[in-house]
Amino acid sequence: MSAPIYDRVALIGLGLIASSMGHAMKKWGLARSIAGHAKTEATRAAALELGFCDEVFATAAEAADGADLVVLAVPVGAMGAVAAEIGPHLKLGATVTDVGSVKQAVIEAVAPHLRAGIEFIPGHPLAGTEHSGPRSGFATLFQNRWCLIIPGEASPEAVARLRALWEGMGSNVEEMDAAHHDLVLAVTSHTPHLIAYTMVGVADHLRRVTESEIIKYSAAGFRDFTRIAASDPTMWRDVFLTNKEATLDILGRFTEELFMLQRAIRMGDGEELFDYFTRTRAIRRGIIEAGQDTAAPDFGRTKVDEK
Ligand SMILES: NC(=O)c1ccc[n+]([C@@H]2O[C@H](COP(=O)([O-])OP(=O)(O)OC[C@H]3O[C@@H](n4cnc5c(N)ncnc54)[C@H](O)[C@@H]3O)[C@@H](O)[C@H]2O)c1
Ligand SMILES: O=C(O)C(=O)C[C@]1(C(=O)O)C=C[C@@H](O)C=C1
Repeated sequence: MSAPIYDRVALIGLGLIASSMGHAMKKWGLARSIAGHAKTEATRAAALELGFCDEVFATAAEAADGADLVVLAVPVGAMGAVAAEIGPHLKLGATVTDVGSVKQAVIEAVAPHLRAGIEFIPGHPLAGTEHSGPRSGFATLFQNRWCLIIPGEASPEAVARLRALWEGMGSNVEEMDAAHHDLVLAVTSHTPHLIAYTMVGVADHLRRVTESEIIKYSAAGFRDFTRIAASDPTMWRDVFLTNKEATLDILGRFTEELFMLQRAIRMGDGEELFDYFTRTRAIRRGIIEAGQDTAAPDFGRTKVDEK
């Protein structure tokens, strides 16, 4: 148990990330009390039953009222509306952070609703699973994972406090600017999700035109590669709508490489294929050896999705 870093934390949107934060803060004693807001009664009841919130509220404004830290954990496209609702109710000196997968669009949507005297420190834990909802969270989700924070205009004290919270939950914290964040994540997270969704779509199309059971017999490669295509559609719709430029840039580069490989296959150019796979295998192996493999560990988490 650590000393509490915040007195009162408010979690807005009680899905995978907020519930994992709640469990982690409880496990390591990082908050004196945790308030939560979810739109549905079922989710609010689940938060109390699972014990990751002490109190739950039907409105975001009530949950945020009096909080020292407010965590916006809703899909990226909903951040602005939530900020507009809580803005007038925030305690002077409170910190507002978010966990959204895109940073520039969240800053544009949230910042205008926060008055002077509120510390705004956008954040993004690089940790997740393909599951969603309040029952999918677990305390160790953030262990040994990066958490990127965007300090912006916030005071060094407020930044240090938020950093301590993430470190208390086991993360390695790095500061980054929002534009760089969005480009890096377009390569390492956003475009891979798009490609995984597409691969499932291709298999399904083939199943329909050949009227065969392709997906039933899917091989391990397909399963490993497409795990992330089981992720929440609202979350990912919002990511692509809000990180448009960077994902289109990376998709363009991806397509160029794919055409190059397609040509090598057509031409029977084994040397080109072998060299490409040798180089990229070394890079992929290097990621694991550096201890940065981001494959979701299985800590016996609940597999049930629930909103
Ligand atoms: N899933 C991941 O792997 C992952 C990882 C890091 C960051 N994120 C980001 O974290 C945020 C939350 O993602 P999650 O995985 O916890 O999703 P989730 O679907 O598990 O939870 C989000 C919750 O927000 C609720 N919600 C939606 N609009 C709302 C509104 N206007 N007011 C109140 N609640 C609302 C939904 O009902 C849902 O319960 C997203 O911005 C996402 O981009 C996700
Ligand atoms: O492991 C997974 O299921 C994830 O996709 C998690 C993942 C990622 O791409 O690594 C997804 C979105 C995020 O914003 C952060 C983490």
